[in-house]
Amino acid sequence: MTVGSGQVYVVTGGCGFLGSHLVRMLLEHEKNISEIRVFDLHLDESLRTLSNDRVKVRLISGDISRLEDVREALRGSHLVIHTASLVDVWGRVPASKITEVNVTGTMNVLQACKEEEVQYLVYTSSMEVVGPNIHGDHFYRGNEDTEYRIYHKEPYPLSKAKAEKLVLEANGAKIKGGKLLYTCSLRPTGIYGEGHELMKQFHRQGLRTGRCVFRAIPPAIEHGRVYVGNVAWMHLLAARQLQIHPSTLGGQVYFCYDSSPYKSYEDFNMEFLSACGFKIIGSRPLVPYFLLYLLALLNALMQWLLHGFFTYAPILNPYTLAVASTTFTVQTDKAEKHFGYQPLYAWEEAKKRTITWVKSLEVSRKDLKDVGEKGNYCCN
Ligand SMILES: NC(=O)c1ccc[n+]([C@@H]2O[C@H](COP(=O)([O-])OP(=O)(O)OC[C@H]3O[C@@H](n4cnc5c(N)ncnc54)[C@H](O)[C@@H]3O)[C@@H](O)[C@H]2O)c1
Ligand SMILES: C[C@@H](CO)CCC[C@@H](C)[C@H]1CC[C@H]2[C@@H]3[C@H](O)C=C4C[C@@H](O)CC[C@]4(C)[C@H]3CC[C@]12C
Repeated sequence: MTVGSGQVYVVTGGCGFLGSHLVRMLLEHEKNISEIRVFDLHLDESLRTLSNDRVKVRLISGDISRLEDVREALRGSHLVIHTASLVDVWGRVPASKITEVNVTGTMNVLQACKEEEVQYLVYTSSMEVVGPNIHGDHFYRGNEDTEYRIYHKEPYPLSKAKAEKLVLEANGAKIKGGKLLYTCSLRPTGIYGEGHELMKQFHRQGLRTGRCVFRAIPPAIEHGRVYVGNVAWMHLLAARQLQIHPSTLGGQVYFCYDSSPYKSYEDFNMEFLSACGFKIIGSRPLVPYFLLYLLALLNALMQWLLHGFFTYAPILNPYTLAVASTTFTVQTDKAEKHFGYQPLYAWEEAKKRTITWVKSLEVSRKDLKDVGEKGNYCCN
């Protein structure tokens, strides 16, 4: 295999949901690279096979919270896309662990950039660094300059906000050798697409309830969603343009957006689940909000009581209920203006790809059933 003399990109968290789409996106659309280093705690060996005669995909097993691991991975590279993170709003992982990975991990990436002379860093942030806040203030078609009461209490959004601040403050810092570091931050809303773990959970849950989804959130509450392929594409463009126009992109934040429709979280999921015969029951929430809130509180209480015995972490808790019940949608063209971003996948294509993937979950479950698992499966 002959590998050219292009750039070396490091993708931290490159085996995750977004990370693995990003690695494939870079392989297909970024002609200027000769090596992609996929740095992750848990390696997905199938990515290795993506190497071709132009680009080598190198899997590096490491822990972002260990500076030495990060330094080694960055040595001799040109640019880092830092997506590695613990994504947990359910209390599955202790808060200290979330901080260690998301904040200390990001500090390590910055430190390693400085010591290993890596000039460019694109950070994957989250809409959660802005909101929704726990006061239930709606963020309706907002942009990067919209005023909003930002209030962080939960470990995950708190950690993402701290990490983003560090990343932005580091823009323009001197690195070893005297050159400057340039950083920018991308803030996806709720990402969906092939491989989305939460969608798998909703699909499994729907099978248990006879393909019925019981409406819990008012349909008027809009939740911003963005297709994973477009988020990956935006990262690729930001990485490319950060090197060409560092003074434009450096120190900036960009919401990730595309043409996915504004809908409630549940109605949006139904865009895919209905292709597998799922039905949403109720045009309004079946359970009054206060009951849902009590249930969420009960779940939190159970989590606290069972702590030490096992991790009780259901999807519904007071925080996830607040996020799902508060409108958060973005409407902006900052990324288009600053680095020419336009979605690579139209909504119809993103929907088609996601449906194909959701249907493939049915096939794999049917295989399981054939070897003895209970269930009732059909798909149109
Ligand atoms: N999923 C969403 O809806 C969403 C929305 C907005 C922002 N984000 C952000 O996008 C990024 C990717 O999220 P995702 O949904 O692909 O999550 P994911 O969990 O699928 O991917 C994260 C990856 O980070 C890796 N990782 C975790 N701890 C690590 C450590 N100590 N060292 C090295 N690697 C480690 C994991 O193994 C995983 O492969 C995250 O930064 C997340 O905050 C996600
Ligand atoms: C009340 C339930 C009835 O069906 C629905 C609960 C749905 C919630 C579990 C999810 C609603 C919104 C999601 C979050 C959002 O899409 C954005 C996120 C940002 C990202 O950085 C991490 C994931 C998440 C917090 C995502 C998590 C799941 C929801 C709260």
